[in-house]
Amino acid sequence: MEKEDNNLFQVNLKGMIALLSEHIYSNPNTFVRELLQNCVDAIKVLRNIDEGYNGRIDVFLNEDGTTVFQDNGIGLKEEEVYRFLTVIGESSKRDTPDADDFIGRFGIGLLSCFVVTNEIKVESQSAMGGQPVCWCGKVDGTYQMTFPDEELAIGSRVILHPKNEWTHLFDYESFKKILTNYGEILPYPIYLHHQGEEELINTPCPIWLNPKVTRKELLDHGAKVFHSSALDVFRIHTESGKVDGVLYVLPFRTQFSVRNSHKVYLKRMLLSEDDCNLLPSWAFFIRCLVNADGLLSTASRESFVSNDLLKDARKEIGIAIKDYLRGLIQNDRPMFNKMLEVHHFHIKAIASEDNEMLRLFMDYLPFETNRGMRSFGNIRSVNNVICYTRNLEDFRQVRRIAGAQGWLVVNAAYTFDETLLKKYVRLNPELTLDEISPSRLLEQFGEVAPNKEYRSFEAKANELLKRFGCICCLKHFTPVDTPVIFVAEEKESTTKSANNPLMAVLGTVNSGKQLPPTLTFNADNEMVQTLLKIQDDNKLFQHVVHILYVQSLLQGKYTVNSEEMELFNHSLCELMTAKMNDFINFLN
Ligand SMILES: Nc1ncnc2c1ncn2[C@@H]1O[C@H](COP(=O)(O)OP(=O)(O)OP(=O)(O)O)[C@@H](O)[C@H]1O
Repeated sequence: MEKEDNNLFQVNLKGMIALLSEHIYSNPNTFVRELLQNCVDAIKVLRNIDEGYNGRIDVFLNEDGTTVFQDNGIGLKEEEVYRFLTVIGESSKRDTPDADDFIGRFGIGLLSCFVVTNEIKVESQSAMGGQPVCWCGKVDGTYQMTFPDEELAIGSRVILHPKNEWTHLFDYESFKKILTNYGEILPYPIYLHHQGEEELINTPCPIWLNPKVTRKELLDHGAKVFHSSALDVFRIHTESGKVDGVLYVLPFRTQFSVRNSHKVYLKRMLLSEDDCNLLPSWAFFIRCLVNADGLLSTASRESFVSNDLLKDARKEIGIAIKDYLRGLIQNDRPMFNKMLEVHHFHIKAIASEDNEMLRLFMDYLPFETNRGMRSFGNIRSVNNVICYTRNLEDFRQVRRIAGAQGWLVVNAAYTFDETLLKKYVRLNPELTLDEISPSRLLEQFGEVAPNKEYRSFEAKANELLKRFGCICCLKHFTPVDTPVIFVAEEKESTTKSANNPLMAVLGTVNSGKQLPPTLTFNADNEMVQTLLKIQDDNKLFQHVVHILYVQSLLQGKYTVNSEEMELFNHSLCELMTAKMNDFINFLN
């Protein structure tokens, strides 16, 4: 059999350009970033040879529409032009011992210029000698090489003629904005030349990377960058990925689903206004302004490669945030309280996943109780047995009874609360958790002796309140000055569930567990004991039971309907009139 020659793939340049412009790079400005990055990398090669070398980048926005990116970096020799500019995917920055120093590595960045131009011209003079070269690549995949007669300064010039549809990007104001956005903190000065004027557009030493800058200066800077003030700011540094910068604490509570804006740089080049997965998932209250010198970017250069290095950097940042919070507890309690006020929800999220944070923060975290919001430290100082309810419905029920009984009950229905309580109690054996439900509370009330008087009392009261679907019973409970306690499913939530299919289903599922509306009379209460004695006076008994029933509804903040209110008013009027008549009779 005849042996076939090895053939080379052909690349359709137009297809490649479409791929880059439409699918890899998310916006047409990308060429500015790619050209700046090439200038920076070229200068870096010379700086690696001579540390004191003064690199600079000059960008010319000419009247005729041409735009020039010029650097005084290493430049390219003829053979390097053939090797690196004419082969897509070839890069001088990948297989070298200094590869980590460079931003580029894929060998495709220059092609991003084809999004805005049909022709890229590169004029270069290598610092390593040789003649100057001029390479002109076209969007149709052809290129020409020429060798200018005149001398060129060391470095490279990339010249573009914008396509008509993109000329708006080259308007002075728009262009300056794009240039500043990407180049703002690049390490070499970038000068923009326009109409004979030259202006420096970057700050090679940004204040947020300067360790001497004060907290106030950092806060002011953050307000300018993000157009929003911050509650606080602190510095971070990670060994993995070499991330340096500042983290701002947001002054408002954020939703878990809302994305905050950040500024993340890779080797001083703006990478993204997203956190690029540098922040742990619980750190919603943080905004970052950071630069990573040791992480890898994806080909689009808009996010980091998701590798172990990024994972470790994120872990270190998580530790830094926790250290910051710990530091606040120890050194700046007013700031910690402010933080807690705004971000306790997020701090609960951290503590629910991290025992160390749980131990540290639990005492300060707020929980809803039947006596209002209280810190956990306060709750546990009242009793080593922590009473709690798991859902809001139970809390509403129990709150009323517990209040009357003098109990402190935590509403652990909110996200993280039950987890936090359970975890914390597991870590602190001196504490016990006691889950309270309305039926369990009622079960704890003492049974009355099964005598005739009590049974007939219950039967009569039941008969009177039957029309409201309320069951009556007589029990012993404390405090003795509470004559009755009413427990029932909220009427309001029943109505709501009827309108909400999901709630309605949940309601049906729960209904097996729920108590029927129950009015429990306290057999130890003086008024109830008197009521037991007058139960044969039907009218008086009826009025008092009606009044006690509606009063207990009102006390428990249950909805009272018009029929119940009418009954209450009527019984009260009857009782008052009877009492006044008694008085008149007494006078006569
Ligand atoms: N201003 C410049 N000075 C010197 N060499 C340059 C310059 N611009 C480009 N080059 C050379 O051209 C090669 C290809 O550049 P290109 O921007 O396409 O890719 P890259 O920078 O290597 O990688 P990436 O695709 O990640 O940006 C570079 O590796 C470099 O050798």
